[in-house]
Amino acid sequence: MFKSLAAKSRIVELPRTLSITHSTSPHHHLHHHHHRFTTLTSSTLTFTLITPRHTFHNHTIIRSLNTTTTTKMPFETKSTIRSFGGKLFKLSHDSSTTTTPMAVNLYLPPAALNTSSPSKVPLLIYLSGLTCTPENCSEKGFFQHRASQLGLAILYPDTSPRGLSLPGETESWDFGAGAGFYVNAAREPWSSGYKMEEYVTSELPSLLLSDPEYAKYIDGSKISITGHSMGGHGALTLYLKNKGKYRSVSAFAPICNPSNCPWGEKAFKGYLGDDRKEWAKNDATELIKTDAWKGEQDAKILVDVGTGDNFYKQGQLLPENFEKAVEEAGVKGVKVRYQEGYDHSYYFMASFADEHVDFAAKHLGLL
Ligand SMILES: N[C@@H](CCC(=O)N[C@@H](CS)C(=O)NCC(=O)O)C(=O)O
Repeated sequence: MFKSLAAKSRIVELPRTLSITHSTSPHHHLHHHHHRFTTLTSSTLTFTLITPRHTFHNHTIIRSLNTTTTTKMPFETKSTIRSFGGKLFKLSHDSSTTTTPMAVNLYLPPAALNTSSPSKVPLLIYLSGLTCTPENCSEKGFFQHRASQLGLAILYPDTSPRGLSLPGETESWDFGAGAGFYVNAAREPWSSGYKMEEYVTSELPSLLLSDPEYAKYIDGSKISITGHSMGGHGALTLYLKNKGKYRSVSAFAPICNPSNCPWGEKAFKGYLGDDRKEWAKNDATELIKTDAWKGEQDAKILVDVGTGDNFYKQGQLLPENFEKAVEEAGVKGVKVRYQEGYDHSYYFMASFADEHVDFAAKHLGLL
């Protein structure tokens, strides 16, 4: 009962049959085996429940209930760095989705900061590629340049949980740590914390938009999303899976059809299992063909790919498959551009960062 409650709801009502105790000692329990701990995060309290596992004389035995009456932890600010007239905040917070501490960078433009009463600005979420942390793009993607001028905040999440110590987690650069692929893993052991889709679409924005320090700067009704490579796949799929949640999407060298490229096949097999129908639900080229998007006349999608990109040449990105699917589905408002001679690096991204920020800004009402 509580397990499904935990899975479906963040607002937890304590059943009347439960008594609350601050004891965390298991020693007064009648039985110690088969305990199942479920951590639920409400807007103000974190409860640790032990769910009933046995019935005795037709009565459910509820062995104990422990509560930790911690209020929801706000972001911890690790450092503050001036950038293009605004500030980049390196933040850390505990995530109940990944079950780990998570690092995230937030850029606030002067429009948010430089007034006596802070004004709320729209937000662009940037999803990074394989091997990346929040640092790579905030240091050398140059998104802050145009975001500063237009008054746009940028959120740079990490690419996976860190420190779960799962077997093989840090063995390869294209799977596990640094390579969460923005899906909710369904396969053990990854399903324990590799829930980057839920983290990025739900937990992280909801924490930010209720944070005592940072919520006052962000207009949570105006969010767009962008990303690079694996993060381009993340941006496209999260946009397509959540129609209306983001105002627009753009991507640099995105993995457009992960079900048919080596990176995607490895990741989807590992995180999702062998059922290709599950893969399709996380594949931009498949999602654009679904009923939600078929015939859409104003999709608000911009993609840039460099023709000198080795991963493009090796068939990891497959933008042509995405273009073909867009065409077949009769979707309008998708622009895929091939940038002559550009590679996969930040020289490419920095060259077009202004244009991608402009694209988002236009759909966020800033231009
Ligand atoms: N480590 C990989 C390359 C992975 C890679 O290019 N990652 C991109 C994202 S897909 C990146 O941003 N790397 C970090 C950086 O360049 O700062 C290799 O050796 O081929």
